[in-house]
Amino acid sequence: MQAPLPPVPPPQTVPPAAIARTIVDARNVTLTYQTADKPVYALSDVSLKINKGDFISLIGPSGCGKTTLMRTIADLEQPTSGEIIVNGMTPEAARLKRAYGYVFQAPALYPWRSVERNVTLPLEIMGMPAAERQQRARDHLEMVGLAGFEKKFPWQLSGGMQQRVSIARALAFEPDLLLMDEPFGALDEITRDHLNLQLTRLWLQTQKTCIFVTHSIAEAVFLSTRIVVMSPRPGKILDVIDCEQHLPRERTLDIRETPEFAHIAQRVREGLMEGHSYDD
Ligand SMILES: Nc1ncnc2c1ncn2[C@@H]1O[C@H](COP(=O)(O)OP(=O)(O)OP(=O)(O)O)[C@@H](O)[C@H]1O
Repeated sequence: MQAPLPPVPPPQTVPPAAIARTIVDARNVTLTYQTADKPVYALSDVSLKINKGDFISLIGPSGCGKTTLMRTIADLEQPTSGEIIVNGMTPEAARLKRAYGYVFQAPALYPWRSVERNVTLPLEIMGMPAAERQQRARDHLEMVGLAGFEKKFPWQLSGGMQQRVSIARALAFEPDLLLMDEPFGALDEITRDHLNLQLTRLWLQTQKTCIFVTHSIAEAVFLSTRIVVMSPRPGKILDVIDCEQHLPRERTLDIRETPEFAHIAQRVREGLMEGHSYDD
């Protein structure tokens, strides 16, 4: 006689909180710019899922398509093939619903408007009542450490402070997703360290999902939950490194001295070297 079969275990149910919500889902995205001269192959078959609360850095050689990928997520470029879903919508619907804030390489502030009125500008365009938008601006300026600077003009602030104003402006309409394209690239090392620390605190406090473009390996390792290493143009994803396996979520600058930090930095460096072409 055969032994009785063991009882069938009940189906495994995953608690809803444990299911990571996908904020960006890029599926086989390819993008070719048509120019008068010749086509420029910017992205090739990029697939990437970004979950709520992730801090993703995109790193890769100059011209590999990092900005193009961000602009495609933001609906400022259209993929030639493949698709992107942002917050469960098309990028266009996400843009219209203001699902993301965009911070550019240069602060792009209006010199004739005060700091506060630079932050309130997009809210004004949205038609938000004056008292509410002023409060929003004040709250978000405080969040980036600029309380008391509301009435100053951009030219009265340092480069790092101006970039903080543009972060406050991107945060002011409270998007789930923050896209940052090399926001600290033009700043000196000490200011950059300071802003990295502030940004990581802000991210922990607001629980936003962030996508951050950088050329700095140290900045990518310090800030990210995951680092996406891209190949030279046409940009492909060479490696995705999970930093949270080795580093805690809450970080201070001295984490950069740890062997875990050095280990991740080395893996990023190897990925960049592997994909690098020395022909040009
Ligand atoms: N509108 C456009 N028309 C034609 N080619 C473009 C356009 N925008 C970008 N490119 C080209 O596409 C490629 C990818 O550009 P992209 O700006 O995305 O790269 P990147 O990785 O962000 O570069 P960097 O690190 O130097 O900022 C580059 O060769 C660039 O010259």
